[in-house]
Amino acid sequence: MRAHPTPAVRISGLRYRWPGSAQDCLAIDALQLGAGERVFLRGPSGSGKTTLLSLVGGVILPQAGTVEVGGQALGALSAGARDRFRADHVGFVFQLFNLLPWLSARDNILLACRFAPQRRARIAAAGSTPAAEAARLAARLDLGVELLERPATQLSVGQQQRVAAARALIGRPGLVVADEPTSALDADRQQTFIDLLLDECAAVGAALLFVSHDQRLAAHFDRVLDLGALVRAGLAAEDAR
Ligand SMILES: Nc1ncnc2c1ncn2[C@@H]1O[C@H](COP(=O)(O)OP(=O)(O)OP(=O)(O)O)[C@@H](O)[C@H]1O
Repeated sequence: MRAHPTPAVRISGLRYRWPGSAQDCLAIDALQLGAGERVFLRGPSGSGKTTLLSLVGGVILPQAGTVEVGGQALGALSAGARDRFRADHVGFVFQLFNLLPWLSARDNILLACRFAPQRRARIAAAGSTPAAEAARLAARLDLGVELLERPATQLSVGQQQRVAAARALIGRPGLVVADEPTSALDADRQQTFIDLLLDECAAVGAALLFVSHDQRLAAHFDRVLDLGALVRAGLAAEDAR
């Protein structure tokens, strides 16, 4: 019998309230992302999409419930261990890319391996090196060698976005979370970027949790999750108890 792979994310009984707020921002009874599953997360502005990504990344912890990533309960880790776990196992792609402007594109990609021994170990186990893997991903994302040497500030928005994707993917994290990563791009480039991100997540076996307001992109994903509906159901269940 084949064992079920560990889910990329498993959430249960989650309640999250921002400090100082009078009401819960998120109430999610149960949510699971399968290993390698690619999920499009939608919901109205203010419904808590970015908050959910912060919880899944262990940047914040819920007041109740559990968030597991790759079978690890994030709340069971100290703050330092959570930072290390995130570096090893979760790749982030943000709306504004968050590249370090004084570093080259190559060094921005390699930075993801610097504090992530397990990313480096997975690269070594595949018979490669971080530098070779950065070059492979860059080529795959259509970033030429000459571009890799440039400081991040001398790249176009689309190029910076692809560097951010390579940084998230290097070293095969089990989970990639992306928060509105295509919002600065025109329609053609959005399409190309989504295809690259989906293909590379599939190639490295990473689950993808992708937030966007652009409903047209949803068709590319394995599943569409409506956060507004999920939280309404969670709050209704709470009221009924
Ligand atoms: N650091 C914070 N401190 C207090 N409240 C916050 C903080 N960040 C977000 N919130 C509140 O939590 C709620 C959800 O915000 P969040 O950014 O997660 O929503 P979102 O669905 O990502 O919205 P958008 O689509 O506009 O980006 C909002 O009411 C917001 O004001």
